[in-house]
Amino acid sequence: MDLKSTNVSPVLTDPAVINKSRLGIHSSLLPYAQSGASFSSDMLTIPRKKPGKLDDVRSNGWLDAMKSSSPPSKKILKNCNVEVALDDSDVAYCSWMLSYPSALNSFEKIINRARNKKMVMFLDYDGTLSPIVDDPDRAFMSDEMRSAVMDVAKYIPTAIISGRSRDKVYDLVGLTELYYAGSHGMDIMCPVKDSVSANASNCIKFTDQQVFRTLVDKTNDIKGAKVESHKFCASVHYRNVDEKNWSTIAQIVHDILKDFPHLRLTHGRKVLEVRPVIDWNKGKAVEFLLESLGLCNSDDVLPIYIGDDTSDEDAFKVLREGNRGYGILVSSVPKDTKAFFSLRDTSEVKQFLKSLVRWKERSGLLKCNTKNDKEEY
Ligand SMILES: O=P(O)(O)OC[C@H]1O[C@H](O[C@H]2O[C@H](CO)[C@@H](O)[C@H](O)[C@H]2O)[C@H](O)[C@@H](O)[C@@H]1O
Repeated sequence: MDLKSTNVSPVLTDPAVINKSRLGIHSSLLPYAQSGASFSSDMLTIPRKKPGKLDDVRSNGWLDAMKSSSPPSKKILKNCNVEVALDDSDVAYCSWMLSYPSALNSFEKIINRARNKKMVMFLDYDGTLSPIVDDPDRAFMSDEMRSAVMDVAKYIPTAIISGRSRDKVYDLVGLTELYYAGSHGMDIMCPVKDSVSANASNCIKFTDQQVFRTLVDKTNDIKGAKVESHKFCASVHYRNVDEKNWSTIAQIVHDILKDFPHLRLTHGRKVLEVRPVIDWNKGKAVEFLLESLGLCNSDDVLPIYIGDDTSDEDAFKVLREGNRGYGILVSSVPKDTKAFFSLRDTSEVKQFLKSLVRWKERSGLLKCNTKNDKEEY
């Protein structure tokens, strides 16, 4: 896999680098920076786009978003055609699948479109490669999943794009042959064989210790709350917090953010994600990687992105626009999405990856046989 620009850290490397767009990030990609944006030596400071009224987590919708962020997964019947009694949620899921068919059932369709094209695989980590668990430090992927990803990467350039820091997700996946984009795509590294350095030394620390410490200190008394630092982002988990305390934790984060106008909040699965106010997300990371790989010509390339969370929607949107590729949402409940297809859970993700490998192996063999035939005759 050739990466034109090695050792990349597209958004938050050296301010001088950003200004000169050396890494291909045009200043127009930073709309929030139009007026008054500035970089200090260790902190990105960009004014909030529209300083909205952020006074009450009930009235601004935070609490509703928190409640709906990660519905409990439900065992769904594999085949919606079976004649057994379905409850309302099964019926809802089956009818949702008419719009977002299973990527496994649509495998032929996907590979037909991939024929004579270069595929590129983008994978989210939590909820896609590893099942959602209560303790974020124990979200391990299985060995079987790891080897499925490794096999896919032998045939298809593969990138992991995660909300976690790049180092953490690299530690969890542990495969050197992949691209890694951490902090929701803000920190990108190409395969280790191409570039050893990860650029950590001159990265701007978005979640300077002050923000992180404040989040930790102020949520310390809330049983079950956990704060993770991801270099450019921070996550405040409430999965293990009693629901009656969700408004308290939301209010705390909300009040802290008032003092840091360069930060904003997004909602993940039972997690409040604090990140910089810049126009960069997993969708931009996908575009950046495709461009860096010299694969942004949509006629010859079929990018596929598999993810389960709200932050993955930015990538689904990029692929849907202009019909560039396929987003695949991992969900066992109906969800509003810009994806094309769906997979129920991580085990179906693994099945899908293995099917791709088998297909690639078979097409390799076929090519080989055809070549030999020609040589014989
Ligand atoms: O973009 P992702 O790789 O999906 O990262 C998003 C968040 O994932 C992790 O949290 C989620 O998974 C945890 C482990 O299963 C779970 O306990 C938590 O409730 C989920 O939100 C990660 O810990 C977060 O920092 C990421 O923001």
